[in-house]
Amino acid sequence: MTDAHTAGPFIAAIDQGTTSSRCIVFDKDGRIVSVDQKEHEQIFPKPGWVEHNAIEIWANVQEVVAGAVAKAGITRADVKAIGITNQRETTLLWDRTTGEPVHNAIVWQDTRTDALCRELGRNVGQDRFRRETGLPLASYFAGPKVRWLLDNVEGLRERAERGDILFGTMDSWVIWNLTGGVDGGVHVTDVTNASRTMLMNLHTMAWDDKILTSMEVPAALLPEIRSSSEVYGTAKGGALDGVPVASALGDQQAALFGQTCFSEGEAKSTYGTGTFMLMNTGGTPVNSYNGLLTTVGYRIGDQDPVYALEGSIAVTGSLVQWMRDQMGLIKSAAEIETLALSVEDNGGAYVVPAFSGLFAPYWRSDARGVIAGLTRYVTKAHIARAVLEATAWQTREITDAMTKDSGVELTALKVDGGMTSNNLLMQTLSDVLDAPVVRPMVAETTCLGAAYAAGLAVGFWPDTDALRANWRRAAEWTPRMDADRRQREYKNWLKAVERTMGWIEHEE
Ligand SMILES: Nc1ncnc2c1ncn2[C@@H]1O[C@H](COP(=O)(O)OP(=O)(O)O)[C@@H](O)[C@H]1O
Ligand SMILES: O=P(O)(O)OC[C@H](O)CO
Repeated sequence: MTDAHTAGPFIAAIDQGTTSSRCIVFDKDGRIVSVDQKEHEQIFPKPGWVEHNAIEIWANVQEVVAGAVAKAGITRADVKAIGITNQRETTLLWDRTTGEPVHNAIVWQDTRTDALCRELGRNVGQDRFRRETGLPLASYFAGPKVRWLLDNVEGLRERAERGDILFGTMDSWVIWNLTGGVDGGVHVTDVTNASRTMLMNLHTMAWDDKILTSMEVPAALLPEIRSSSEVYGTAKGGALDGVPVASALGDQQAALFGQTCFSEGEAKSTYGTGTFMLMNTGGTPVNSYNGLLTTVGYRIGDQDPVYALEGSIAVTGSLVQWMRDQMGLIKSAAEIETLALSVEDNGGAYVVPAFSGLFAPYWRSDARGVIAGLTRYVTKAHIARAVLEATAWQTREITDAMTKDSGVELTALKVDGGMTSNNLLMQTLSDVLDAPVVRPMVAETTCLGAAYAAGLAVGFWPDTDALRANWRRAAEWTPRMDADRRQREYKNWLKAVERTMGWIEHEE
C-alpha cells in the first residue's frame, strides 16, 4: 500500500515470466509500492516439449495489472508509463484479424527443434549464424521455433505468406494486446528481444534477409524492431487505459538495467527458473570463443546500442522445483536450505541438471542429467546440498568463460532473482567463485529495469545517473572455502559434467 514515503507519480512494470506474470508499481526512488503475481500452466505435451497458453497469459497479465494498481491504492492518472519485460525466446504466432494464437507458445526450454538446428548447421553452417546473430545454432532461440510452427501447423505457411499472421516473443504479444489488439494494436519488439530470435543482424539491428531465407521465415510475420526505451503506443482499456507503453526488454537484459550495470565490465547474474549472467561490453559486440552468447544489452531511444556477453544456464531454480514436485523430497523451495544445512557437505554426490541438454558454455543438446558419486552413504540431505552446489558450479563455469572472453577479472558479482533468498546458496556461490556476492535492496531487478527504461522514455527519471543513485546494497557474502577444497570440488564437478555428454544418440 502507499504510505508517506511513496507519494506518486509511479511507473508500472509488467514481467511476463516463464512460470508467472507479475506487475509491480514503483515510486521515483525505485522502491516497490505494490506487487501482484499469477502463475500459469506449464504444458509438457512430450518429453522435451514445453508450451504456454498465450490466452491464459494475456488474461493473467490483465489481472495482475489491475491487482497491482488496486493494491497500491492509486488510479491510472498516477501512473506515468508502463514498462514491459518478458521471458525471452518463447515464440508465438497469432492471427492478426482474430487475435487468436495459431498454436500454444513454444517455450525457450523446448527442445523440439533440435533436429532442425542440426540440419541448418549442416546446410547453412554454424559460423554464419554466430557471425550475423551472435548466437550458436540451438533449439533455445526463437527462429527455429517459428520455422517449426510454419512447417507443422497445417495451412500456416500460406496464411503467413499472405500477411495474415503475426509473430512475436512475449513482449510483442503483451504490447499488441495492451495497445488494442485487433483494434489497432502495435506490432513491435525491442532490440534485446529481437537479438534472441536468431533472425536479427547484431551489427545492423535489422532483420537479416539472408538468415530469413535460410530459416524459411517470411518477413511479413515480423514485428518492427524498436529501441528498449521509447513510447510504442498507449494502453487501450483495462486498469491503465491511456498510459504510455514505454519500454520493452528481455527479462535478463532488464535485470542488467535494473542492477544499473551501465558501464563496460559491469555484470549481474539472475537466479530464477534458469540463471543468466550478463556483462555489459559497451558499444561493440564482443565475439565469444568460450561458449557465451553475444547479445544486445539495451538501447535507449536513438542512442547507440549497448552490447552484452551472456552465459545462459537452463536449469537452476527449476532443479529445486523438480526436487519438490517430481521427487517429493521437499515441500517448498525454501525447505531445501534447511535440508541441505542438516549435513556438512555433499557426501561426494554431484547433480548435473542437463534436463534440456547443456546450455553455456557447452551447447550440447545430447547431454542429459546425472547424479554422480553415489554411495550407500548419500542421503537426501546430501542431494539437497548437491542441488544447490550445481547452481554455484554452473555459475563458476560461466564466470571463467566471461573472464577469458572479456579479459575482465570478476571482482564481485551482483545477484538477484528468487533463489537469492537462499543464504546457503549465496555463501556457496561466493565460495566457489572466490569473489564477493552482492544483493541489492530491490531484488526485483527485472521489473525495476523495465520501469527504469519506461521512466527514462517519459522523463520520469532524467538519466542513468539518477538510476544509479537508487542502487543500494542489502546483503553481501564473502568467500570462506579454502583454495584446495575449491579446486578439488571443481574438478569433481567437471568430471560429473563429462558424464552427461552423448547420452542422447541423434538419429541422423
Ligand atoms: N529459498 C529458495 N531456495 C532455492 N530456490 C528457490 C528458493 N526460493 C525460490 N527458489 C527457486 O527460484 C525460482 C523462482 O524464482 P523467480 O525469480 O521468481 O523465477 P522466474 O522469474 O524464473 O519465474 C523457482 O525455480 C524456485 O524453485
Ligand atoms: O522467465 P525467466 O526468469 O525464467 O527467464 C527466462 C529467460 O529469459 C530465458 O532466456
